[in-house]
Amino acid sequence: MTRTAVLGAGSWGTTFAKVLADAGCDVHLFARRPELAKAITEDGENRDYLPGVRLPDAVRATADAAEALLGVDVVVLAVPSQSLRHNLTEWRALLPGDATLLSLMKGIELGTTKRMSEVVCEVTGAGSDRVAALSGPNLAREIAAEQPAATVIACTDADRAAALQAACHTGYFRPYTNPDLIGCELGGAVKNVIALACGIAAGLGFGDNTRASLITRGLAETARLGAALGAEPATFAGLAGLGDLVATCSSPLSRNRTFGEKLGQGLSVEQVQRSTRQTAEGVKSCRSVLDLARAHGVDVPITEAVVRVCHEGESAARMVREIMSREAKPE
Ligand SMILES: NC(=O)c1ccc[n+]([C@@H]2O[C@H](COP(=O)([O-])OP(=O)(O)OC[C@H]3O[C@@H](n4cnc5c(N)ncnc54)[C@H](O)[C@@H]3O)[C@@H](O)[C@H]2O)c1
Ligand SMILES: O=P(O)(O)OC[C@H](O)CO
Repeated sequence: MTRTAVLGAGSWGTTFAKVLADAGCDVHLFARRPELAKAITEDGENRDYLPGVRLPDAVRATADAAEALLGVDVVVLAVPSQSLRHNLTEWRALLPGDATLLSLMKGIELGTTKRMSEVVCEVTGAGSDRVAALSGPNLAREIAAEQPAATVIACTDADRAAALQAACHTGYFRPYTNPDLIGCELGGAVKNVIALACGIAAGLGFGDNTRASLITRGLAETARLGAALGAEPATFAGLAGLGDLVATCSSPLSRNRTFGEKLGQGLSVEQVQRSTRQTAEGVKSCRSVLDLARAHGVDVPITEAVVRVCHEGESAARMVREIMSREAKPE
């Protein structure tokens, strides 16, 4: 039996703990707050992040990271991207020597422009073949309700990828493997930014043509950046590219899309942030994606527009006018 620790008991960490348990793994779920860990253990439910979802008995919650990590084969990281470095620094001494480190996060670190697997390697000293990322159209609420979905496990080590695939394969969750870690992580991070743009458009009252245009041109800018970073082009046509982009840009369950919708309706970033405790990664990652693109001389006009709205005080209406009045060019 695969022994796993999931570090981070938010919506996705808790949902993925359920997936692992349903696939037959032993699961320790680490929550920062002892009262939340206690409540999850006693109630078999995470009322703060996943109310109404019954967790399997094989999921045992703890607020003690050393207890969670003792003797595990797989360490799953499920905290907000911008806090990963800080969290990992606290945990690194507790990580078992050869455990596979699996990132569930979809973001790019501010300041360093590093992907999450790069941050994991840097902080833990693990070789890149020991680090994997899981990414795809995986809205936590739908997976927790056992609605069928597929995903991608990206790892340069094919044996580790296959072991992870077996560890989380259930009747409702179907993982594929892909050696392209760069493309999968980039797809997951940039789609949050494009989902913000789609939300803004929806909040302004625009319909499906606008959304489809943003999705398609958003995919084009993701693929351009991916090419500059050495990603495999086919990845962006797959689950971690187009698949996740379509799900996130279309679903009212997406925190990023919902965040953008409120901006489009006229709320400020601060007002929207006050109204939710959950992570909308694109709000911060839009800046690091833009920095990454600029460092590689890649044009990312939708990301630039989202940065202007989220961080430079531009109105949503003006953002649309600016995108539409860009110089005309071939597709
Ligand atoms: N929710 C989804 O549907 C979903 C699906 C796929 C991927 N993801 C990705 O998974 C990652 C985690 O997302 P989530 O949905 O579980 O987020 P969440 O906001 O629901 O939970 C975040 C968790 O991290 C913990 N945490 C640790 N350090 C923290 C800090 N310094 N600040 C804030 N919280 C801290 C929180 O206590 C909480 O348990 C994100 O990168 C997200 O993009 C989410
Ligand atoms: O709720 P979001 O916007 O963070 O999106 C969740 C997942 O990443 C969808 O695959």
